[in-house]
Amino acid sequence: MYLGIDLGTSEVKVVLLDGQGNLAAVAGEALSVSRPQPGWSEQDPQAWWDATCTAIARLRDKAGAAFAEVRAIGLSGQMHGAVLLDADDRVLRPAILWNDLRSVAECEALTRAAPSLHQVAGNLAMPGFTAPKLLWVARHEPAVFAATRCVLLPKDYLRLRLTGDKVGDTSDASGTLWLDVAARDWSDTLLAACGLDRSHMPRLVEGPQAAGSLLPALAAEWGLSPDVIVAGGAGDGAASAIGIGAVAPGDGFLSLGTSGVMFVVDDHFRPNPDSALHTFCHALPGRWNQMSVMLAAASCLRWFCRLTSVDEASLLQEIAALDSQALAGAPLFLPYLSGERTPHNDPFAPGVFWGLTQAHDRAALGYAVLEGVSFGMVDGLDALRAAGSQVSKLSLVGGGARSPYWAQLLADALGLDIVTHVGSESGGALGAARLGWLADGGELASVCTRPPVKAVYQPDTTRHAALLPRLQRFRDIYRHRPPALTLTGQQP
Ligand SMILES: Nc1ncnc2c1ncn2[C@@H]1O[C@H](COP(=O)(O)OP(=O)(O)O)[C@@H](O)[C@H]1O
Ligand SMILES: O=C(CO)[C@@H](O)[C@H](O)COP(=O)(O)O
Repeated sequence: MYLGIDLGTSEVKVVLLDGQGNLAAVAGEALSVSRPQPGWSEQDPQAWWDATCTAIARLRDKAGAAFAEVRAIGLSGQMHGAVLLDADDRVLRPAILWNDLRSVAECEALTRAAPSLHQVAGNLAMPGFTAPKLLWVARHEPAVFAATRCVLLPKDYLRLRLTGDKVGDTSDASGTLWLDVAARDWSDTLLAACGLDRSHMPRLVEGPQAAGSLLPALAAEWGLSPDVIVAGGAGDGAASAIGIGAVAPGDGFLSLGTSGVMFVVDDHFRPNPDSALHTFCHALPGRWNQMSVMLAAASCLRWFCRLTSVDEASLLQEIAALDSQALAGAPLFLPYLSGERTPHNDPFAPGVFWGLTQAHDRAALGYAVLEGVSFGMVDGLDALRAAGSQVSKLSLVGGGARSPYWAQLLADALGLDIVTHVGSESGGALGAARLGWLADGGELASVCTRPPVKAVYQPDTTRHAALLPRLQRFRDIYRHRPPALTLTGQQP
């Protein structure tokens, strides 16, 4: 048995995988995000650990005696978040997350201070990445910065609690802007630009490498052998790639989680920073990936459901009942509730409902939300294609994969086949468990297979054509927006 833990933004998900690659049990525990100021986004690392323990207790109840057979654990997690530790490994402040926008000025400062940044890190300096967050802390919380002895990414904080070791992996480290992504090692130059050095960083391993073993006390508490291996693991995009079997150059998938990700595997490091594409290490050595990232994807649906007091499944039923006239007359929605990375790299990009009338009801607005997120994915696909990635069909993972309606809308908007698989909604957790299996000696060819197909959604040519003028208007609304408000609502 292999245990996969995925520290998502909205939930910790845990899965148990058997030695034939089948999902034996799945469990989770919800997380909340704190937004103490406009544009800020934080979580308490202790809450991650508590939610992980709760989710694992649920998994043990579901799995029964099989849980004791766990041989290895893999970790996946939301990327970029900064967990700051003091000399005694105590957490110094709440973790600053991947969708936090406070470090806009520091991105400019970092780009000036490190002229090699784009080429070495393979990415633009964007506020969600880790390095500008540390510059912000140095400027606004100097005592915290002075006390910082180590910076860990979110899943690596869970590893510290699991094993007592400070270790990171190359895929997740790619999102810090401190990694030389081609060399798959920390860059002394980029660290120095933030007043840091290698002593502040965890030891690096590759995703399928064994990185430590479970603390004996924890092993005893959970009824596991103290020999249980903890694998390097991966950032959630790269872990999802392992879970969906996207390991060969050209393989692609899209993820509808809190964020939206379109991911394509590459066998070379090909940075394209100008288009706000991300170029990261894949979870497998000798592989990289390009990806477009939306800062708010399925989270737009959750936001709209919260505002209109309905759950996702009920809203999707209301939307599915809309006829073609209602769809053609629905408002448009720009999904930039947290600004946007690809393609705009614009932390001030606004969320918008456009074209409202008295005739519109909750279902029409809900449809607009699904469509606006799908159009954001079309922009991401265009950025990937412009950078040379060939994409012909995409697997769908993440919480949004629960909706057949949304999968069909994505196929219609993108003009591509969309495929869902058994376990698609588990996101990175399945890939994390597979990385544990690889660390335990599993063969790549038998571990990283495509899970069984649940459904294939083919684009409807009539719907595709009907969506094109709406896509054009979606783009026009962003292009012709009035001057941006700053995060505090002032005009700059
Ligand atoms: N039936 C559903 N259809 C579409 N989306 C859903 C459904 N149920 C939940 N979701 C969405 O899934 C998202 C959570 O996905 P998940 O992959 O777990 O995110 P994360 O990894 O960021 O925690 C939420 O934004 C939620 O609105
Ligand atoms: O910032 C990125 C990738 O660059 C996000 O994909 C985060 O890694 C969060 O993932 P989810 O919680 O949406 O899975």
